[in-house]
Amino acid sequence: MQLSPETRLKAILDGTGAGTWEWNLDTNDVIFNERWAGMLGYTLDELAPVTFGTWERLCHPADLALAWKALKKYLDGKGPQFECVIRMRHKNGDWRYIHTRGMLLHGTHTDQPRWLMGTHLDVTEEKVTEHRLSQLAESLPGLIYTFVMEPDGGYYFTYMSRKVEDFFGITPEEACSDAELLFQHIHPEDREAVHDSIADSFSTLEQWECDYRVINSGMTGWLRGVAKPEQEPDGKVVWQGMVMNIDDEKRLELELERLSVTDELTGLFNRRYFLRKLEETAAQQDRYGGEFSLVAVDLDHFKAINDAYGHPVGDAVLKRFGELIQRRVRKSDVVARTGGEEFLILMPQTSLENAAQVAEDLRRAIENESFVGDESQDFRVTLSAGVVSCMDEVVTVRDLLSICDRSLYRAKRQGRNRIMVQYPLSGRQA
Ligand SMILES: Nc1nc2c(ncn2[C@@H]2O[C@H](COP(=O)(O)OP(=O)(O)OP(=O)(O)O)[C@@H](O)[C@H]2O)c(=O)[nH]1
Repeated sequence: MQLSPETRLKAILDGTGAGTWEWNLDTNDVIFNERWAGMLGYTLDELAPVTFGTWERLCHPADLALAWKALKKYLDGKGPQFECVIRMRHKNGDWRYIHTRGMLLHGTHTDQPRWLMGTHLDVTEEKVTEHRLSQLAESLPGLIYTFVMEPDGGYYFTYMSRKVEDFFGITPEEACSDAELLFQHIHPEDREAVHDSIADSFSTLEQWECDYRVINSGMTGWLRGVAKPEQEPDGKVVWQGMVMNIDDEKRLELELERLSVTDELTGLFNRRYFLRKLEETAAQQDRYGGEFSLVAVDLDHFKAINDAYGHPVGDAVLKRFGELIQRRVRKSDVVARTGGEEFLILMPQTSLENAAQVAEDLRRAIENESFVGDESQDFRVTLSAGVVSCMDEVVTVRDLLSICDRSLYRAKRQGRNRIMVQYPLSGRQA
């Protein structure tokens, strides 16, 4: 069966549910179809006489300017068609969102009338859904976005919720017009890792997850991004994702990490951390050469101090001694309380002589320090220490510690309040 073009056009329009309008720009005459009126709850007869004013009267006054602006843009040749979404009053009093599209139909002669013709589609449901989604996006604690990467590596955002202003200090419009504006806010030390993880997710199509720091108004914060990639038929990958602020989590994580390596009483490192650092230093020396030294310190007759003045006074001595060490070492040195009144100092890139000097300074410092007991009696504290240095010798960390301990106990045996130096180490080991 051969259908006429008119029948086919009518069937198509009926199928889309579109209302049609025609407007003569020269005479202001208008023609609307029945569906155009039905969309707003009327019949054409009810609206008769139908004029250009009928449309104006039904439009939301605040949206008229928008429609005129869109029309001017089209007539000025700045768009392929006239297009806008405006609100129109339904017979029942509701405002409906109407998507209006139109094109100018020119005759072949300049004296022929100019007709602007187009369609009306009711997009109220879409608008309401869009509004709900954007409300939802604003109420989420995180930022949601859509990110696209082309097969040639080019990337951009097609959607960004308002939260981007809080997290990155830029507007969604700025982020969508230039993704680089957002990436520039990522901490320089984390930027490469973020790009690498995106490239990974692009090639594996596995979920993208990344913790990174961001700098916003001079403040550094921690963010966590999670996004699910999906490959399109043309090869580009689209991620729908969310970014959350994880400052509290990171603070807690760093605090737990700090606590797990710290001696609570003195604030110095604990044995576990010290041994880790010692292993690292020994491995580096093994590989690159150089020298490092180790000092083992033990306060003399500490039990007697506790017995005479009480445990809290003993604690105060340990704390004070921790401060005295801290003042005499370099930032790169590692100081730990490894037992009750035992301390270890690791000094990378330090000769035996220099380490022995530090130990001797410390011995004198504690000797000259006056401590006060609970009944205001003054008392003195001394220390014994063993010093060892490791240069070319390959010894295990365990052996190094026990050599250092042996020196310390020699100092104890020889009367305390002294430093014993062990050099050179003997007995190379694999
Ligand atoms: N106040 C206090 N005392 C502690 C702490 N940890 C261990 N001690 C005490 O330190 C004392 C160590 O005593 P010893 O190992 O006998 O050594 P010392 O009395 O210092 O004798 P020498 O090391 O041989 O000079 C013990 O009495 C422990 O109870 C602590 O955190 N605070």
